[in-house]
Amino acid sequence: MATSLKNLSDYDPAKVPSAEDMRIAVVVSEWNEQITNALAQGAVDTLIRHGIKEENILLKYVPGSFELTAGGRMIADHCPDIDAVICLGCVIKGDTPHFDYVCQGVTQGITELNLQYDIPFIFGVLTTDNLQQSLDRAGGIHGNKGDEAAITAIKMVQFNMDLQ
Ligand SMILES: Nc1c(NC[C@H](O)[C@H](O)[C@H](O)CO)[nH]c(=O)[nH]c1=O
Ligand SMILES: CC(=O)[C@@H](O)COP(=O)(O)O
Repeated sequence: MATSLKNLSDYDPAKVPSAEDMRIAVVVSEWNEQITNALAQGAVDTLIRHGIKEENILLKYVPGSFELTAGGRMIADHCPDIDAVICLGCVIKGDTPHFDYVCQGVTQGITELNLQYDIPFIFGVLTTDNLQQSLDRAGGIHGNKGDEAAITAIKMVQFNMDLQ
C-alpha cells in the first residue's frame, strides 16, 4: 500500500506493548539533517509516549545512511543491553546512480544485521525522489517515518521477549 494511502503515524495504540522495560538505540544519519532530525524526534517522542525511560534511549549519529549499518553493528557489539536499534536516514535522488548504491547498501546492510544478531534493526530510511517527498514523510502530510520505526521497534522487542 502506498504511503499516500496509509499515514505513517497512524496506528492502534491498544496493539502496542509497553516499552517501560526496553532499552532502544536510535542511529541517525546526518545527511539531510532537516529530515533526519525530524525522524529522530518522532521516534523518540513515540518511544517515550509508550513508556520507555529517557535514560534507556541511546541516540547516536553517523555521517550518512550508508553508515547506518556500521553504526548499528557497533552498538550491538558494544552495548549488549540494547534490545533494538532503530536506523533513521533520508536518501534523496540526485543526478547520478549514487542514490541506487546508497539505498541498496543500507537496505542490504540492515537486512544482514537482522540475520546476524538476535535483536531487531529497524529500517527507518526514507528513499525519495525529491525533498518534498521526504518532508511529507518526516512529519508532513503522510506522517512521520520515525513514528512508524519506533512502533515497529517496540513490537519486535516484545516479539523477541515473548520467545525468551
Ligand atoms: N546522498 C546521500 C548520502 N550520501 C552519503 C552516503 O550515505 C555515505 O555517507 C557516503 O557515501 C560515504 O560513505 N547519504 C544519505 O544519507 N542521503 C543522501 O541523500
Ligand atoms: C543519494 C546520493 O548520494 C545523491 O544525493 C548524491 O547526489 P548526486 O547523485 O547528484 O551526486
